[in-house]
Amino acid sequence: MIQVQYIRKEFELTKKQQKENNTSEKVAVAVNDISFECKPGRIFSLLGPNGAGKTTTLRMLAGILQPTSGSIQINEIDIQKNPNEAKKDIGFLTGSTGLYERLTANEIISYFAKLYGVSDQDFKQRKEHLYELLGMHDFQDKRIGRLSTGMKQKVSIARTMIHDPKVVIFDEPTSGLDVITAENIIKLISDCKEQGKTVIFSSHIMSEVDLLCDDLAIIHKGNIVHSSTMEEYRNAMTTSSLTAEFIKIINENN
Ligand SMILES: Nc1ncnc2c1ncn2[C@@H]1O[C@H](COP(=O)(O)OP(=O)(O)OP(=O)(O)O)[C@@H](O)[C@H]1O
Repeated sequence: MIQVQYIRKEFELTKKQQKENNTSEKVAVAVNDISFECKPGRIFSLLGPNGAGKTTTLRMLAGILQPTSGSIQINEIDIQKNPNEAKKDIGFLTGSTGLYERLTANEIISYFAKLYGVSDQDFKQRKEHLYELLGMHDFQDKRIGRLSTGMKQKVSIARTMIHDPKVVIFDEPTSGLDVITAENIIKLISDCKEQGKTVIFSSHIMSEVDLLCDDLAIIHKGNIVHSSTMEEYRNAMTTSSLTAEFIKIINENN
């Protein structure tokens, strides 16, 4: 379970950033007092155009960024008050996750398994399952520095899931992956739901959201401009497609 109450993130702008953004404001509001709840056994999607505030929100949920104000509970643990306790339950995947270039995939996965205290038996089983699902056997002993972007993304995903987290936070999980691997990630996300995990993922691809999600929030300029179940979204549509409806909602809130 993830409970988010009135979180806000302001970034202080340097003189250079003020110039680039053509503003005299000293702070930029990336996320503007938003609230939502993600329930176990359901998939929640945070959908929004570029720069909407998706990554900033997910980084706050994962305890990587401190909110300026508001509160976040992960399985009833306050992530700001007890970050280490809350993080044990979290698997966070983001495009900017750094992987040590000099280590191999195997070394990284076993390092993270040890860090999270995964038993040898669980480690073997989970590693095998993830390598099979993601097609990682062929490059498991290659250094990260020699892998393609998609291969690195696979290593990041295996790293995120090796401790079998109860709460899974995926920032644009299929970005940079070929269609076959993207399909496997979609399967992995559905499996998480079957296992009763709480899943939130961000996307700007409506077809991916449609395939997977139970609950939907649309974020635009830091504000949640729509929030409902996917079924309610479909039933309330006044345009000819899910994407057209998304564009309509964004335009109404410009
Ligand atoms: N460190 C920072 N300093 C200043 N502004 C920032 C910083 N990080 C993000 N922002 C701004 O906050 C806003 C939200 O950014 P964010 O990365 O959360 O968007 P996003 O929805 O994930 O976008 P995308 O789909 O393009 O990845 C943007 O206007 C961005 O320029």
